[in-house]
Amino acid sequence: MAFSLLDRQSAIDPDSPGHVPAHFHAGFQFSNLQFQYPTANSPTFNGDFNLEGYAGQSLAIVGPSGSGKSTVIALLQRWYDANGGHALIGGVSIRDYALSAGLRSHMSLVGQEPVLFDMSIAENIAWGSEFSATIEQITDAAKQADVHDFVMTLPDGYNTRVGDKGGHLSGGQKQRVAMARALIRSPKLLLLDEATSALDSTSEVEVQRAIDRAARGRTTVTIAHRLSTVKNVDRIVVVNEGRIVEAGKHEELMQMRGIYADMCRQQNL
Ligand SMILES: Nc1ncnc2c1ncn2[C@@H]1O[C@H](COP(=O)(O)OP(=O)(O)OP(=O)(O)O)[C@@H](O)[C@H]1O
Repeated sequence: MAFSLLDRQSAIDPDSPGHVPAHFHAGFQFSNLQFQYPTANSPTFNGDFNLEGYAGQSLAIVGPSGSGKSTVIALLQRWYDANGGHALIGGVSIRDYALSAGLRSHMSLVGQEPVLFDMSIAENIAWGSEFSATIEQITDAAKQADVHDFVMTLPDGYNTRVGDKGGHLSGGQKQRVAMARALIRSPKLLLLDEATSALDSTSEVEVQRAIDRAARGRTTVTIAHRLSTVKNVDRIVVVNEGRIVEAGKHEELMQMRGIYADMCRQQNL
């Protein structure tokens, strides 16, 4: 279940004080994790959830609907606190970071539905840097997200207004502007929750190309139902009933002939 950044309600004060690391180390570790949503009747993770994300590597989390994939991202961003076990980033408990300055400023999320504002393309991208970016930084982020060439075809270039909710742009163009917005702050941790799942296959290829490039050498967590989009990540984990049941590269998981291989077969991969 993917929630957009703007829709989230969290009990945690974004200005809460805490650790502001000089160098944010994006490797993370969940061990014996327990977590239950405040309004849920049963836990999502029951103390048997163990997951490590290695710094500089791309990780994909796959598994059945409702298995807790998006919850991992919500916990990394500290929209909620774990109820038990350990949730660490860079060896530090997630709850010990200063929420905005220490934690969230080092990560970017790209979700299924990009939230663009009725402003120019430049402003929509600069939003990711809290409007502190120069035009060079904006164009650089746009190039990384493979949207610069498209922007250059527009009569007003970066000054083009995208319309209400980005309505003047196609789904793929919107998503690449959202990628540029995510990349402008050079996030140490890039979180992608079904970032290509709402796109047609041509747009999916374009956005996926930008994602693959952005993920190179960066700690990245990808959630995707379409397994073709995660074949090339460094490590895939399969979550089921609150725990990781398989982990490895695509080829290794295929050889296991387990849940992942079954899911691939269902998708004709
Ligand atoms: N805000 C919330 N409040 C209460 N329960 C929630 C909330 N978000 C998710 N859940 C529940 O927690 C469990 C895990 O949800 P999560 O969204 O992490 O699963 P998912 O694997 O990402 O699913 P999907 O593939 O459908 O997106 C589900 O049972 C879901 O109903």
